[in-house]
Amino acid sequence: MKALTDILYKVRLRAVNGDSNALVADVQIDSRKVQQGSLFVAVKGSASDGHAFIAKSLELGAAVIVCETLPSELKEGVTYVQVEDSAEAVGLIAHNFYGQPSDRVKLVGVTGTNGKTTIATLLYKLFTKLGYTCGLVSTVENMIAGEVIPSTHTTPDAVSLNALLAQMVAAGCTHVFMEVSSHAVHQRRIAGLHFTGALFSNITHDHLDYHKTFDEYIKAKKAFFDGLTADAFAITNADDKRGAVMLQNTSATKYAYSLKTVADFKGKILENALTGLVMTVNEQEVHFRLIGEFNAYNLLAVYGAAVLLGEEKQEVLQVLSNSTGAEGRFDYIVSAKGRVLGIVDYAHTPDALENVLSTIKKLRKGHEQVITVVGCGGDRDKTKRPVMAEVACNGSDRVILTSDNPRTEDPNAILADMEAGLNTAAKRKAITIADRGQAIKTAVSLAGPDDILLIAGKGHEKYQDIAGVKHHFDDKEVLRDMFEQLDK
Ligand SMILES: CC(=O)N[C@H]1[C@@H](OP(=O)(O)OP(=O)(O)OC[C@H]2O[C@@H](n3ccc(=O)[nH]c3=O)[C@H](O)[C@@H]2O)O[C@H](CO)[C@@H](O)[C@@H]1O[C@H](C)C(=O)N[C@@H](C)C(=O)N[C@H](CCC(=O)O)C(=O)O
Ligand SMILES: Nc1ncnc2c1ncn2[C@@H]1O[C@H](COP(=O)(O)OP(=O)(O)OP(=O)(O)O)[C@@H](O)[C@H]1O
Ligand SMILES: N[C@H](CCC[C@H](N)C(=O)O)C(=O)O
Ligand SMILES: [Mg+2]
Repeated sequence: MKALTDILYKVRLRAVNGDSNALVADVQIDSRKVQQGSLFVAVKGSASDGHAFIAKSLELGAAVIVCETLPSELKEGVTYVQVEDSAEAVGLIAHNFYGQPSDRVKLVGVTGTNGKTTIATLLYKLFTKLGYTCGLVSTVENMIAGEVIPSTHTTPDAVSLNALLAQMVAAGCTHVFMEVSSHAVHQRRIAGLHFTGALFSNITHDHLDYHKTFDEYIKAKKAFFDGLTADAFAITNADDKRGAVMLQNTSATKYAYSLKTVADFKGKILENALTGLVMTVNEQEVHFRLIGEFNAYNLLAVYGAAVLLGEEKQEVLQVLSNSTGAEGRFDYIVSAKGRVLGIVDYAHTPDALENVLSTIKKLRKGHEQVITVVGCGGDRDKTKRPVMAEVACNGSDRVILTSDNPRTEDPNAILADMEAGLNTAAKRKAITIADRGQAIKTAVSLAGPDDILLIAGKGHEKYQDIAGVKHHFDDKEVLRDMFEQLDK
């Protein structure tokens, strides 16, 4: 139990009705989770308004209601806290309720369209290797000192996030690396958090279903840097067109990494092959196991953050040199007999797909065919569908268009949106097979010796969401099974 006065620290209040010393058992933003003594915050969402669930939360025993608009009738014995901004208040209240956990660790946030999971995971692995007890908040999974905590979002809601951070503090974590999605910034899921450092990877076309315009999307990402305090560091990608804009108004100390221009953390690729990258990092030549130019950027970002966190440069490079990436990110398996190379990658944006395909193109010896299996998720940005199909055809010899997570949409309608992006030449390369398992099977059967198969879009995901039901599905598992049959 915590006293209400203590947990309202820094919250922009308009009025308090009732006992301001009321005791609070827990903090909830979902009325369905309210119990006796809960503090319920009514937040306006995109589908509904939390204010509509105040009555429900009172029925379940809420002791405190935090809201922007007071209900017409106030219940006796309940404290009503009227605030300027409920979404922001949730962050501050959760931060205070859980003992301000972000002040008790070094919290580093990573934002950008692509590379967040890779960068955060590399940092988590690096600092663990360096001997620290670490936490990870990411799309694939959350980790507390080696223990996996399943993840539902890239960045959880403020209450779950602060609860998770408090668990990390209790487990002795000194460093926490987290992904910061644009949704999270926009919905104020990170309000009240204290960041030691922040990184920007890049920004390209994505999530326009949610943010509506590219400018709004940029603004959401930039707001993360605008909110940093003067004791923090902020590292941007100088080679991204929007890299400088991100840090324009930040109070944090600014740094940049680059492969192309003068920067605090400067890299140069000497060799980019299937066996890894050879590059110079601030003049020092290093071999990395990670593949592709985009990983050269990710590695520079990680190196920069580690140095700014006070780690010894040589030691950092030594550990990074041996590091592998995150699950389902350029994850590859080879069939023994057919010598087919299968790559499973989470690329689910035009830009990420283009990156993976151009990496493959650079790494291939010349005669191999590239066969790509790709789909687009339902209930998500529709404008990326034709572009992704086009990108797939431009970078591959054969393409199988298939389903990703159709969610509540008709899989064939999504595929029709993708097909609309193909010109006559592209159409000749592409076939459509809605069933993802069948599509992968077909791709394997089309592949000859040394050919390269790219299965894009789902990466680490262990399910396929069809009509709102999650069925077990794992691209790598299907591919491995197919390869085993091929090798028999
Ligand atoms: C579009 C979006 O981001 N929605 C998130 C948002 O939900 P919402 O605004 O739609 O909420 P709502 O349903 O309108 O409800 C409003 C309020 O009423 C409450 N409520 C609702 C019903 C009820 O019975 N009682 C009740 O109290 C809700 O808890 C909420 O506080 O707030 C919820 C609680 O924090 C999130 O779970 C939910 O994520 C949904 C499930 C989601 O799919 N989000 C994706 C798009 C997302 O956030 N993705 C990003 C990253 C993507 C990327 O970078 O690739 C992420 O960080 O994961
Ligand atoms: N720095 C980068 N630039 C461009 N593409 C990248 C970069 N890093 C990784 N990618 C590609 O983008 C895909 C997504 O990478 P990753 O999961 O690390 O990013 P993310 O930002 O966490 O994405 P999401 O928001 O979907 O969780 C990968 O599968 C990879 O192919
Ligand atoms: N975090 C992203 C992941 C998309 C992954 C892709 N497999 C899809 O389902 O569209 C989202 O929820 O939009
Ligand atoms: Mg991610």
